[in-house]
Amino acid sequence: MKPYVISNVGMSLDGKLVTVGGDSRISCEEDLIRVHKLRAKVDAIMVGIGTVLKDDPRLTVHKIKSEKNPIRIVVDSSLRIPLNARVLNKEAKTIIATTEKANKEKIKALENLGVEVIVCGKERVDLKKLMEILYEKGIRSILLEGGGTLNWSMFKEGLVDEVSVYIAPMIFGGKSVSYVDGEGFKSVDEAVKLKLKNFYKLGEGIVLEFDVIK
Ligand SMILES: NC(=O)C1=CN([C@@H]2O[C@H](COP(=O)(O)OP(=O)(O)OC[C@H]3O[C@@H](n4cnc5c(N)ncnc54)[C@H](O)[C@@H]3O)[C@@H](O)[C@H]2O)C=CC1
Ligand SMILES: Nc1nc(O)c(N)c(N[C@@H]2O[C@H](COP(=O)(O)O)[C@@H](O)[C@H]2O)n1
Repeated sequence: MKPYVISNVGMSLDGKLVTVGGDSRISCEEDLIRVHKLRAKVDAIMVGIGTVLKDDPRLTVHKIKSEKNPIRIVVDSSLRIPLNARVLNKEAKTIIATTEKANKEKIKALENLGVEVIVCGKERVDLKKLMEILYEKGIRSILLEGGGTLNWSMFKEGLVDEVSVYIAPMIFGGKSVSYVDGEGFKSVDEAVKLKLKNFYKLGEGIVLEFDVIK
């Protein structure tokens, strides 16, 4: 059994999560409120370490009033997370998923901060196994908030159930992080197939919602 996973991003019309200059301020205020309503509904929010190193996110519900903050999950193979990262603050529980190659002293230092560390995988975090462990811990729903590398692995492993994206009326061009990166599928037959279930205008952009066809 695994948690229900919703993938959410704000992207440019050309599918980028960030400009070549590293600017990821894509969502309008209305969209950020939509995202925080989603955050308030799920048991956990998950990101890759690339996103933590670049954005230093809080991953809490801070744009709307909410009784609770979801658990924060960071996927970090080599435990590169800085001990002063905002995602490790006391505003919510944090779980770091790492691998056997992680430094044992860093694991201890994180545990001393009250962070739960799950060792799961040899070189890269074993995401299928991680989902099973999280389910066993009572986590039934996860909002996957990127970035492109983690999104690819989650889609490729068949772990995403729903897609909810905001497309801003902007074109970034260039080679930067896109919604789904990784090695990519070679043929259309292999592609992850989606069923459109809803779309609506939000601010100057559009929200698209899909179920992943399994
Ligand atoms: N516009 C938006 O909605 C969002 C934008 N972003 C942007 O995306 C960028 C970060 O994206 P990425 O560099 O792609 O990093 P990422 O956030 O996807 O993290 C990737 C890292 O996760 C670790 N990892 C461990 N096990 C893994 C596995 N099985 N599969 C995949 N990764 C695994 C690896 O260290 C890997 O380098 C940042 O610039 C951030 O600003 C991130 C989230 C949302
Ligand atoms: N939905 C969305 N739209 C954008 O334009 C974004 N740049 C992001 N980024 C994601 O949100 C995280 C920031 O969270 P906090 O406000 O610090 O809680 C960031 O790390 C990305 O995962 N998302």
